[in-house]
Amino acid sequence: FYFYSAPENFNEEMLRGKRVIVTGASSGIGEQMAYHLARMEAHLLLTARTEAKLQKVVKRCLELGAASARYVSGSMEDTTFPEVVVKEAENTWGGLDVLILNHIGYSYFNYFNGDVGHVRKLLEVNFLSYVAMTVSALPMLKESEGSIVVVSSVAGKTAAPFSAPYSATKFALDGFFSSLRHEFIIEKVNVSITLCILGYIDTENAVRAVSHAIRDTPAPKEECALEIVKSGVLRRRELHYPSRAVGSLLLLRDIAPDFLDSLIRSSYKQ
Ligand SMILES: NC(=O)C1=CN([C@@H]2O[C@H](COP(=O)(O)OP(=O)(O)OC[C@H]3O[C@@H](n4cnc5c(N)ncnc54)[C@H](OP(=O)(O)O)[C@@H]3O)[C@@H](O)[C@H]2O)C=CC1
Ligand SMILES: C[C@H](CCC(=O)NCCS(=O)(=O)O)[C@H]1CC[C@H]2[C@@H]3C(=O)C[C@@H]4C[C@H](O)CC[C@]4(C)[C@H]3CC[C@]12C
Repeated sequence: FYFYSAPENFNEEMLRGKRVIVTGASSGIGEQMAYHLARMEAHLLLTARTEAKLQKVVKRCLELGAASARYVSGSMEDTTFPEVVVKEAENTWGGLDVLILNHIGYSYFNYFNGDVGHVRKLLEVNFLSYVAMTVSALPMLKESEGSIVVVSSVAGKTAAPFSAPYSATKFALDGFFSSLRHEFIIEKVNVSITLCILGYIDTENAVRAVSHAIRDTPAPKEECALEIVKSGVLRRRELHYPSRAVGSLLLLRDIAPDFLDSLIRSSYKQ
């Protein structure tokens, strides 16, 4: 417990001059995290596949006040890419303070279609690349007593229809990183792991994928991104955002799982 002790109050200065990697930073929540971190004067290394979008995000980050901002483009389907990203941080900064793992690969929102190849590919992008990034970055994070932030979903704590492959990758993250957190504490490795459990957020891709099927109103990506940054810096174990909705969902999962399942199904349009 001593080695996992964390500061209580967030202060934007906590990020000033910190060296931060954000994956999936070309759009959505990752892009918004980059803008918050830039305002807080962090050094940024951003990654995603689309170079043109990353260029725009880097430009905006520099305008907002980032201590420095650069990108490396590539796909997390390529098993060598996680190490390339971390090496870029090592060569540029000689160290790393915060690793924010946020990217996801494309998945359909529909009945599971039996495509095992898709599940395998999604596990590579959404899960195994997170493990590979962590392994490569760990020596630098141990040195800086830094933080790992893993962006997950309520779909990684309790399943919903039409997202079987995606949900599997998010459950895997919880198993892996929650086990790793135990091991860090046992071995007195002072690197924090924050697992972010997010409900429905208003990013373009998520809204496009599910608004025709889901009644809920999505929460704002800007606020969501700020809460993720804060909980990582405060070395929290988990973030639940939006807190009341996710909190109730997790409570119901433990005390009335069948009732929760029927509530989730009823939030889908027929
Ligand atoms: N939005 C929501 O409702 C919710 C989101 N979350 C989680 O939040 C995180 C961000 O989600 P959100 O902002 O909505 O997602 P977006 O789809 O907006 O962003 C995904 C990011 O990942 C990048 N990406 C996609 N494929 C690859 C790939 N093969 N290799 C590397 N990067 C890739 C995309 O850029 P590019 O295409 O340029 O590669 C983009 O930057 C995810 O972990 C998601 O699971 C959790 C719960 C709800
Ligand atoms: C339908 C899920 C949530 C059901 C629910 O109980 N909602 C009320 C409580 S809440 O406010 O906490 O939501 C959706 C919650 C997370 C969504 C999924 C997600 O994690 C992002 C994916 C992004 C991708 O681009 C496509 C859609 C998602 C699979 C998205 C689908 C809907 C959720 C499972």
